[in-house]
Amino acid sequence: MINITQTDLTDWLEHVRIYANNGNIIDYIPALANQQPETIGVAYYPVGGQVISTGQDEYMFTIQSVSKILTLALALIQHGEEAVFSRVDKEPTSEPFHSVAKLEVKDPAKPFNPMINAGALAVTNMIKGRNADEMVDELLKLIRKLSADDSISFDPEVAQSEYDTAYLNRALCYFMKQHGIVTGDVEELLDVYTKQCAIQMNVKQLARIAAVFAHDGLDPDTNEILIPGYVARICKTFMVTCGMYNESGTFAINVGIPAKSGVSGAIMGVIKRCGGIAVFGPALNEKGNSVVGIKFLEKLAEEKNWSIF
Ligand SMILES: NC(=O)CC[C@H](N)C(=O)O
Repeated sequence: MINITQTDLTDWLEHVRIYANNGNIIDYIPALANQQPETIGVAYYPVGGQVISTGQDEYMFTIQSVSKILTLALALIQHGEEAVFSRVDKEPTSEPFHSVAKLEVKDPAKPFNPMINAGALAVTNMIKGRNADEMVDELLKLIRKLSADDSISFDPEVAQSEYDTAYLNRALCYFMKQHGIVTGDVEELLDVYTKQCAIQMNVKQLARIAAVFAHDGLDPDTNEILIPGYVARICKTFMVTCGMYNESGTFAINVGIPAKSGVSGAIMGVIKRCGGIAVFGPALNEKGNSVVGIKFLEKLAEEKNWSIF
């Protein structure tokens, strides 16, 4: 077990603040281009304890690819393992998250894993609902349960901005539709996907979601089952193998915490049986991961001598 204190969080965030401007703010989603690199914050939600946080801990960011873990959990809950993995595989790729290249490599168009965009789109396509609004509602229902916060929603401006410019994700969908991996209306799928990526929260809310995974799917306060244990386990395994895109191997060696990042600059990390951690810092390295986020988690792992390995 590790014990993380308020002083730890404050010291470590100050230690990594010098990296806040090392990296680039994403601009392929126009509405995110004006995120400020100095907006950094962190929160830790211990299982059975009180959340602690420091920095810009009220700042609402969009979770972007962190949502891929949550749609995966929902699809597994709704359809089970066999159905989900008939549409998406379980293997890491060495390609960037938006790559098209691997779709032509094996089973026609079956994405390698649910953490790259192609795989995430295939998973989102499975969410139950008669239309996009119902599908988004299903996801929000789950996220509100995990965060214990009914106010969680998406930022319509960021969603629209991504929807208007999602040429690559459109291409991935049409490619997969040709091969029967994606079904139905592609525009509707992009509508759901861009809204899921635009779901907004602060680090404290994200840390609470991570704490559910740390507690094997149970509510960290009440022990109620929020996600079946086997679903939580699958999600955490993907965090280790693919959660930091094509930097997952390096991150596993340097940090050793199952984690999922998003191009807004968010990272959620799962410290088994102990708690959930969320870091935000919008400047990204060339793989699309938050520089401050990685530096912070490296510091945590080093200071607490922590690795799941
Ligand atoms: N890596 C990410 O966070 C990517 C999410 C983003 N919405 C996209 O599809 O491009």
